[in-house]
Amino acid sequence: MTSTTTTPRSATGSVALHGVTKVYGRGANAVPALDGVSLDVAPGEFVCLVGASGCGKSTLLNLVAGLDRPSGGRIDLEEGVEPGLMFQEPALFPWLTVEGNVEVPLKLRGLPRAARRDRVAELLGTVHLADFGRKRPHELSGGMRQRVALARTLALDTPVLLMDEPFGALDAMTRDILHDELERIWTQRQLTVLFVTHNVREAARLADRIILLSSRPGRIIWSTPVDVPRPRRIDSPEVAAIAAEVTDRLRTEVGRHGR
Ligand SMILES: Nc1ncnc2c1ncn2[C@@H]1O[C@H](COP(=O)(O)OP(=O)(O)OP(=O)(O)O)[C@@H](O)[C@H]1O
Repeated sequence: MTSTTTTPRSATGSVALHGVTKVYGRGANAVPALDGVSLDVAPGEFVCLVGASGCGKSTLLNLVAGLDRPSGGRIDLEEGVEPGLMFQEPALFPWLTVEGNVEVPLKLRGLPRAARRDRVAELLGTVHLADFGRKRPHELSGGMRQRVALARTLALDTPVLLMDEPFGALDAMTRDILHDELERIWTQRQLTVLFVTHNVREAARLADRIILLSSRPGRIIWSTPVDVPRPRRIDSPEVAAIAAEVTDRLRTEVGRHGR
C-alpha cells in the first residue's frame, strides 16, 4: 500500500522577527518607524497588533510581506512562503467580475482554465459569495467587496495572512459577521494571521495574543494571551474585560508621548 504524506498547512506558517528596525529617509529627515521588534508567531496563531496612530504597525506588516526591507534585524518565514496581504480598501479591479478578481492570482500562478474555474467556485463558496461571481465590484456592498478581497488573498494558497485594518471601513454589524467568517476560515485552513487594528474590542474578539506597540518608533511594550474560549462574541463580558485592559495600557502609552 502506498501512502502520501502532505505537510500540514500549520507546519509552514511561522513568522519570526529578530530585532527588526526600520528608518525611513536619511540624515536630518530620518523617521525611525520601528525599533528592535522581536516577535515569534507560531504556525496557526492569530496575533493582533495594536498601538497609537503612526507607531509603525503598517510598516511591520509591509516588512513581513516583503514590500519593503528592514533597516536592521531579520524576518524569517519558512522557505517559499509568500504572505497574503489585505488592506482596509479591498483594491479590486473594477473592470473585472468577482470571479475575474479572484482568478487573478490563479492566472499568475499558471493554473489551467478548468482548475481555475473550480478553485474560484470553491473560494467564492468559502466566503459565501457563490451567487455573486458575475457581478462587478460596484454592484456589491463594502462587506461583500472585502469578502472578494479575502477570497482573492486565499487564492494565493499561502499559510500566512497579513491584515491591515481589513474591516476598519465597515459598519459594526458587517464587521461582526466578517469576524465570524474570518474565524471560521482561519480555523479550517490553519492560517497564521497578523492583524493590525485600532479597535481593541476587535483585537480581543479575534486574537490568540494581542501585542501592544509603543508610540513611534514602535517597540513591543506589552503582550497578552486572550484566553477566552471560541467562538467569542464581541459584546461578551470576557472580551470587554480584555479590551478594557488593552485600552488602559494604550492610553497610558499615548499619554506618555502625546500621540
Ligand atoms: N514611506 C515612508 N516614508 C517616510 N515615512 C514613512 C513612510 N511610511 C510610513 N512613514 C512614517 O513611519 C511612521 C509609521 O507609519 P505606519 O504607517 O507604519 O504607522 P501605523 O501604526 O500603521 O499608523 P496608523 O495607525 O495611523 O495607520 C509614521 O510616522 C509614518 O509617517
